[in-house]
Amino acid sequence: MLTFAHLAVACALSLACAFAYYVLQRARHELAIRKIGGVRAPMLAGNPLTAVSWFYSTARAQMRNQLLEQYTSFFDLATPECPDCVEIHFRPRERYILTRDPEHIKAVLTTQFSDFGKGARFHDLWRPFLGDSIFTTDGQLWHDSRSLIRPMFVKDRVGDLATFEKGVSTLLDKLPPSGQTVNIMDLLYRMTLDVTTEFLLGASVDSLNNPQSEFAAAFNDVQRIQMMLTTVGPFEALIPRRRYNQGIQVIDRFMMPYIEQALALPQYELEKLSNSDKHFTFLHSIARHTRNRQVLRDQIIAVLLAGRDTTAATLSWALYELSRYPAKYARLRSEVIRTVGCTRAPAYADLKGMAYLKHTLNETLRLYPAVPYNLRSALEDTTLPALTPGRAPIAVVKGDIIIYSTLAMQRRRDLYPPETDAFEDPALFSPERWERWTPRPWQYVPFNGGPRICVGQNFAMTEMAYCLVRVLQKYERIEYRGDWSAQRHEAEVVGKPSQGVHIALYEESTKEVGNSAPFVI
Ligand code: HEM
Repeated sequence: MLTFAHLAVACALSLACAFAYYVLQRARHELAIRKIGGVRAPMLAGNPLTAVSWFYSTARAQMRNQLLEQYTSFFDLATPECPDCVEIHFRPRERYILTRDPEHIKAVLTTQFSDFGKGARFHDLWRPFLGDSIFTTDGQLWHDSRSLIRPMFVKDRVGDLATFEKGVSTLLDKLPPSGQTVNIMDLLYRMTLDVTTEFLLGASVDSLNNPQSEFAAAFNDVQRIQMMLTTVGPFEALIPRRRYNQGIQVIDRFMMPYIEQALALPQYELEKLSNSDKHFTFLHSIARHTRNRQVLRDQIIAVLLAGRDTTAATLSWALYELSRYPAKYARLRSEVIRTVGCTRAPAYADLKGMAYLKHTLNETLRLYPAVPYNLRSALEDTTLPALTPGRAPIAVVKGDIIIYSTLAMQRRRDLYPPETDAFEDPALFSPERWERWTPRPWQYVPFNGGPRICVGQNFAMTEMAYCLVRVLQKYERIEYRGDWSAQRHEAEVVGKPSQGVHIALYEESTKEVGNSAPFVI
């Protein structure tokens, strides 16, 4: 008969076995570190018990939109020898290395590119949403995706601005009369969804005209839950997935008819279309090279994810900052009017020729890089560079996760020159600083760098410039109508203003309404 004593012994034995397993695995990891010949980064937590409290406080900080403060506070516990990199050792073979150092980011993204990748865990976690696409794969699979996608991002394709004009003119139609408050972030998210689906599929979701779009709601849901699954790390199994799975089904139902249409075209039709600017889409471009429905679906969703929120969030931050500084808005507007007047649609060369416009976007991406936190998995035993001369490098064992934050790095005061009249406090929005300053290599990487640099960089800069020009042509002034002190940086996959961007835009010769005091985040 099974007695309490038997159960107690069984429990004790299981615990002892688990403990022995933990010790053994941990010893293997320590041995690997020693074999590599490097050192550990300063440790925030060295076992599951202490690590749990870090995961908990980080999840809480994320829910309160205080992730940057939390991430920055990690380095208060670093050491002078290794000031911008720390680590958390959770399960015996599960180690997270957190960094905000440009040399580390450079190593991970370029000089030691083949040592790091998205890794099997990221791939498995994101697979239901993004399949085996450019975003989730490494090695040959990634390389093939990149080759498939790149031709649609050459200058001649991006220089065709008709898709941007269609999206932006619908956005302008949706803006309320001069002087009335609008949450422009909401409209920008819908506009970039419409522009990106038009570019990818040749058919816009038309969410600006149809705010209740089932596809848009599903895409938002899936993205939100995906980010949650990623941030909770080892606890992802605890997150319910019903809405996530339903959302993916809605997305697939929307996409499949377009994919079938493209696949119904014979090869010679696709080749003929490829010579036309107007009707040739991203979907056609990849259908020329593969008839595999799953590949087409995965790549399209990946580019939609990459291209939609990033540009919408950056434009939202740009207008948020411009609403804080009326003189900068006026300066940008005078450049726009000087170049294209009040009504002419800008050409590609006009957009590239406006220096203050470029500085405005660069400055926005400096303070708010759209992908604020990112990660890579070590695919081999390797190292990260030492952060002080004469020190050993940081040993990285195959499977360790490197979390790097371009947001935290680009907010590091010590990476900037001292404040002068020409170079304002780096915490402030100042497009002017770009007139006489160029960031050092790897200290400004909103689009990442190396072989996996954002393939849509030129598309994004062109779309954002086009949108700003059209808005500034029409509106003489901008006024912030939100609560400055409530605004936070909300980090999902993409970092966006937590409160939206409530503003009023004024056409020429309308009267001003009162404003509240600016607040710097
Ligand atoms: C402000 C706008 C944008 C920013 C700041 C941005 C930033 C980034 C970053 C940081 C990555 C690297 C992600 C990683 O490797 O983990 C990336 C990759 C990528 N981006 Fe962008 N992006 C923007 C807009 C776009 C647009 C508009 C598109 C396409 C329409 C696009 C397509 C891609 C693709 C396909 C990748 C994957 C590249 C690869 O892994 O080889 N992005 N982007």
